[in-house]
Amino acid sequence: MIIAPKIRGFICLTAHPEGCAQNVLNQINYVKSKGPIDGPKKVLVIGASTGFGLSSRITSAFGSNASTIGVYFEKPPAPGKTASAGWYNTAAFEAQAHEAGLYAKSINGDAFSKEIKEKTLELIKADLGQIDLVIYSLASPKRVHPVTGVVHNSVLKPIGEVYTNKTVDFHTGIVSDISIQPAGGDDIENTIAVMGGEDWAMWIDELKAANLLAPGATTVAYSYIGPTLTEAVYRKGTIGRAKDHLEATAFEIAEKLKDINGKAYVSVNKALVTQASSAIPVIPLYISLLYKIMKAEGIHEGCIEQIQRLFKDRLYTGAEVLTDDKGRIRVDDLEMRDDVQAQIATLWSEATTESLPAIGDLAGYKKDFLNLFGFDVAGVDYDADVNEMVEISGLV
Ligand SMILES: NC(=O)c1ccc[n+]([C@@H]2O[C@H](COP(=O)([O-])OP(=O)(O)OC[C@H]3O[C@@H](n4cnc5c(N)ncnc54)[C@H](O)[C@@H]3O)[C@@H](O)[C@H]2O)c1
Repeated sequence: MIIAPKIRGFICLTAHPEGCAQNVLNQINYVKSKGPIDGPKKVLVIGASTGFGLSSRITSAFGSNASTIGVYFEKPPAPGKTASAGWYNTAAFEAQAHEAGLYAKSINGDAFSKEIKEKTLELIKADLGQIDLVIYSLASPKRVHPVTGVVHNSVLKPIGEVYTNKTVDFHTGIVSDISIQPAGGDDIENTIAVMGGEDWAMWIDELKAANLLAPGATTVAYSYIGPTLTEAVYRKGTIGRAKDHLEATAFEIAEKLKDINGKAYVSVNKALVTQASSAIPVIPLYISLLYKIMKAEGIHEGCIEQIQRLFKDRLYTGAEVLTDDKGRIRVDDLEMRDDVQAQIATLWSEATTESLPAIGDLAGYKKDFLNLFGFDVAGVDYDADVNEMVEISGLV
């Protein structure tokens, strides 16, 4: 079939298998171009099909020749209906990994559930024995709690008062004011239940209890901080409470892993266009200004550059892992540079529908958004007939 983007708000209902495959190949080539990393050998990535998790899987496999198991929640294709992008990304990754002689298998299902945890543990037991790196990179709007059965929905709201600021509709380029009502009821608790650290800790507890973590095993989850400009809706909002919880959980996990000399970290990553971040109000305007400045300064990075740097310059240097005063690894250092943030603050006050195309990188934002779904990728013929029924070779 001929596949074109079908965009509805923050998502695209279609995905292009060859565009996704090309994106994955570009990431693999980037990692290879940076040389080997003396890194992990057996890796579990939870949230492995898109964004930072996919880049973590690629960096493990093609930077360190690691065997990888990926867990993700993606829609398979049906005749005449495309799969979700993460499905095609995984199919491409596993095909490349197998061609390179690397072990790569995956499990598609709800990582929050007991069933998927059990299935993953069985696979590790049967195939890999013990894991030495667990990446936790889930971004989800909801979680069915595996013990209580309660459905928790996460929300992106400020806390305490209505928050009004500028935002951009990145499809139309229209800059307008948006007012977001503050969290009410159980919004904070629910968001913590979905995006906080409870599920990460459950995974690690179960892996450890089954003796599936190698001595010295490391686990890393991803967080975000961002500037004062966005803090009402991000770091001081409901999602920020969940990130506080995730960061606190790292210390609890680290304590539990002490007897196997294991380590648990949170890595604070840069703001990037992903399926998760495009849904957060205000952030697309911030990202389009950030991209413009970071590209002009020659310090722009995407998910793969971030994660390759995380592995090479932070986690696997051979020396102690450098953290900030709160024990977090920082690869958002370039985003948070004073000169970068000072420029954004100035541009923020100037940003209007008319000025944004020149002062911000709206075109770069849109391109990255389309790229998430395999569209607007260089080298792909979008007029050609493609097979939507792609299979994932390592799917268990
Ligand atoms: N995008 C950013 O700007 C940014 C910046 C810093 C940190 N982070 C953090 O990085 C992490 C990953 O975010 P991302 O932006 O890469 O998101 P993403 O949407 O690209 O990826 C989410 C992954 O989680 C998987 N997933 C979602 N629900 C699942 C479920 N129930 N069971 C199994 N898999 C499930 C998806 O299949 C996908 O593999 C999040 O913790 C996010 O907060 C993101």
